Amino acid sequence: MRLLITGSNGLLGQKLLARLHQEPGVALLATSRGANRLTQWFPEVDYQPLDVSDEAAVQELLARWQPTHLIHTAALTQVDDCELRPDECWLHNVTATAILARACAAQDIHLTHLSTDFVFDGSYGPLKEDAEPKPISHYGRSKLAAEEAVQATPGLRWAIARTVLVYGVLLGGGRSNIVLWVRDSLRAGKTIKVVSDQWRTPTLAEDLAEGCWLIARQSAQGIYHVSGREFFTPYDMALRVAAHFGLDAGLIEKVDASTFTQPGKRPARTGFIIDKAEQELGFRPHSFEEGIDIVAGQA
Ligand SMILES: NC(=O)C1=CN([C@@H]2O[C@H](COP(=O)(O)OP(=O)(O)OC[C@H]3O[C@@H](n4cnc5c(N)ncnc54)[C@H](OP(=O)(O)O)[C@@H]3O)[C@@H](O)[C@H]2O)C=CC1
Ligand SMILES: Cc1cn([C@H]2C[C@H](O)[C@@H](COP(=O)(O)OP(=O)(O)O[C@H]3O[C@@H](C)C(=O)[C@@H](O)[C@H]3O)O2)c(=O)[nH]c1=O
Repeated sequence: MRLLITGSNGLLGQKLLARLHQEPGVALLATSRGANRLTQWFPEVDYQPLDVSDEAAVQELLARWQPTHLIHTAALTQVDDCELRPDECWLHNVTATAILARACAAQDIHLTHLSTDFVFDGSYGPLKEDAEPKPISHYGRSKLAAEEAVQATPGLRWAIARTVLVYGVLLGGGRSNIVLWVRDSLRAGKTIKVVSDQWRTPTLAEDLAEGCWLIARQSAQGIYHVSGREFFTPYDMALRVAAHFGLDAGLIEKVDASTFTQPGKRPARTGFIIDKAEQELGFRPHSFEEGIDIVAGQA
């Protein structure tokens, strides 16, 4: 198996490298835009800079390296930035995915494409794979258009892994996650406002990487919901983090999402039913409690 990963500097990309860099029988090529930010942790992993919105570069690298499988994690994932810079968002999330899909079809490379709960409008959840998408943000619309581009590519063997509110430790710093944000704020005695009118099935980044690997290894095809199993509000999550570390939950202020004025609208109720991934792929995510422990052990 020759597996190429896009967006390897990102959270999921890193976890895929961690999971697969010593997997027997797998030749791995990590790619992301710009320099490799992970050399110090994975010095033996081959790396090529690749901006996936550059069609000529994508075609050249795929023809040269000849992957059998590709996991496409690269995307613009800052929901508010996507709202404020819609053209840039479309280029990196939609145009780039269409470029990859065409290139994979031309070489019969199995493509696993990453997508999101934000393709849904948040009117009900948890959701199955066949629920009707209806995005309410530009990020969500771009991710849905990318899904459609994948599905419409003739001759492509594809899987779409949709996921939800991913938490995990990002090597080399960068964006935090709900577990460390709550832990570190409470430790510092800071009050935090946490929403109690959004519902999610939070996903440990390591579990998502495992789910993607299960898809690629089996060359599975179709849409899979790959997330945690437990359905919580961020407020519930924050209380659990406080209890786990013995911190003062009195610092957690329960608020409605309407208190935040964010450019990108967030769906209220999402979360996934993951029966299909469990039954067809053998996916077994950790509980949120176990996930807190894993994250805390890394930072
Ligand atoms: N994180 C989450 O909560 C969720 C994520 N997802 C989806 O999962 C996938 C992975 O997300 P995650 O790892 O968290 O995201 P990150 O933002 O951590 O990583 C994405 C990576 O993609 C890179 N990238 C962006 N544009 C390009 C490009 N044109 N060419 C090459 N690389 C590019 C970014 O580079 P740089 O670092 O230089 O900006 C970044 O390193 C995404 O498709 C996302 O939409 C879905 C639901 C929830
Ligand atoms: C910053 C902040 C967040 N929250 C809550 C709201 C939200 O549900 C959760 C995470 O907030 P963020 O703004 O970090 O995340 P957000 O941009 O909403 O996260 C999304 O990212 C993209 C990439 C996805 O595809 C989605 O699955 C999704 O989880 O924490 C608070 O309650 N208080 C706060 O001060």
